[in-house]
Amino acid sequence: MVSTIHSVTKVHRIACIPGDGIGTEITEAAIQVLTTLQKALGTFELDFTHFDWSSKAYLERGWYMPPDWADQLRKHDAIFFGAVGSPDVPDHISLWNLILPIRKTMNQYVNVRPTRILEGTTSPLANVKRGDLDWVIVRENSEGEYSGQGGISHEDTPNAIATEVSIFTHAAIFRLMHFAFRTALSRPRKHLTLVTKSNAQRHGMVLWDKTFAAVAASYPAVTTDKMLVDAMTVRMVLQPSSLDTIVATNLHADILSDLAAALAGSIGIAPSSNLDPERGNPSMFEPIHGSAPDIAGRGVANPVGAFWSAAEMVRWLGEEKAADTLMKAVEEVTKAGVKTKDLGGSENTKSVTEAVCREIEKALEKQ
Ligand SMILES: NC(=O)c1ccc[n+]([C@@H]2O[C@H](COP(=O)([O-])OP(=O)(O)OC[C@H]3O[C@@H](n4cnc5c(N)ncnc54)[C@H](O)[C@@H]3O)[C@@H](O)[C@H]2O)c1
Ligand SMILES: O=C(O)[C@@H](O)[C@@H](O)C(=O)O
Ligand SMILES: [K+]
Ligand SMILES: [Mn+2]
Repeated sequence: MVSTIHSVTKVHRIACIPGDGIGTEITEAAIQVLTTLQKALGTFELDFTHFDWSSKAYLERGWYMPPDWADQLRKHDAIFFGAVGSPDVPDHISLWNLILPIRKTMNQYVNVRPTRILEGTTSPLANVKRGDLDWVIVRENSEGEYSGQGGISHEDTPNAIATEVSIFTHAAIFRLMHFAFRTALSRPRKHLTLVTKSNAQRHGMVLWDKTFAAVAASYPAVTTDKMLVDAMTVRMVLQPSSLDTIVATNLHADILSDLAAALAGSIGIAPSSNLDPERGNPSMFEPIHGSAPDIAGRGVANPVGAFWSAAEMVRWLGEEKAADTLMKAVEEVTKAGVKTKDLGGSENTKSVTEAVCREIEKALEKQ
C-alpha cells in the first residue's frame, strides 16, 4: 500500500480593521506585503477577514461594531488595525467605540512600542546616529488615565463639573512590570527605566514606584533607574543612548512614544503591539499614529509603521523568519532612499510598498 504524506501548512487567521483616514491606506499596503511574504516563503498561510468598523460606517448606520464583535474577533489568531478617528465624529466617541473596547475586552494589557533609527534615515537630533536611539516603550494598556471612570454634571453651563478618574491597581501594575522586566532581560542592554510622576501624583504613581521596586528584586540581571515624566522628555532628547527599555502609564507612554518616533525620524515608522501575553485572546497590531486627516486620501502616508507592526504580528504568531525577512526588506528600501516625505523622501505609499515587496521576493529568491 502506498502511503500519502500530507504536508500541513499552518494557517493564521487575521482580522483586519483598516478604520479611518490613512488607516485604510496603510492597512492595504500591509496586506500587500504580508501576502507577498506568505507567497514567497510558502511555509504558512494568512487568511484575512475584513471588518468594516469605521467612522464612515458609524455615520451611515449608527454603530462601529456589532453586539457580537468580541466573539467575531476571537475567531482570529491576531488583529491588524489601521487607525480610528474622523473630523466628522468627536474623537472620544470614535476611540471609545472601537480601539479602546478592543484593547480592554481582549485583555491586551500591554502595548509594546519599539523605536529605532532605520537604515538610510536620520534623527532630527544633531549628532545622533543609528544605534544611539534604540528603545522599547512598554505601555500600560488597560487602566490608569484611560480607566473611563468619571462624568460630567451641569453640562454646557458655566457650572459644569467633570471628573476623569485615573485608576491604578496593584494587579495591573504588577503584571505589567513583570512583562517590562522580561522585555528588558531579552535585550542586550538589560536596562529598564521607570517613568512616573510620583512627586505630584502621590497615590497611584507612588504605587507604581513601589511595585516596580518590589518586582525588580526578582530580576537581578536587569539594571534600573527611574525618571519623572517631565525630566524624561529632556533625557530622551539630550541623552538618547542612555535609555533602552522604558515602562510607563497608559497616558505617559502614549505621549512619550510619539516623541520617541519623531526623534527616530518620523511618527510614520513606529509600530505597536497590543498584547494579551497569556494568549487567551487575539493580540492587535497597529502603527502608533492616527488617521492623519491632514494627509488622508492622497496616497502619501508612510506605510513603514504598518509594515513594522505586521512584522511584529507574524513574530507573535511564531513566524520568526517572516518577521526578520520583512524588517530586512523595509530597511533595504529605506537604505536605498525609497522614502515618503515625512522621512525626507519623495516617494508615496504605493511605491514604497512595491519596493518592499520586490525586496522580499529578491531576498527569498536567493535562498
Ligand atoms: N490608535 C489610533 O488609531 C489612533 C492613534 C492616534 C490618534 N488617533 C486619532 O487620529 C486622528 C488624528 O489624530 P492626530 O492628528 O492627533 O495624530 P496622527 O498620528 O493621526 O497625525 C499626527 C501628524 O503626523 C502625521 N502622520 C501620522 N501618520 C503618518 C504617516 N504614516 N505618514 C506620514 N505622516 C503621518 C499626520 O499627517 C499629522 O501631521 C484623531 O481622530 C485621533 O483621535 C487614533
Ligand atoms: O490615545 C490612545 O490610546 C490612542 O488613540 C492613540 O493615541 C494611540 O497611540 O494608540
Ligand atoms: K493606529
Ligand atoms: Mn498615541
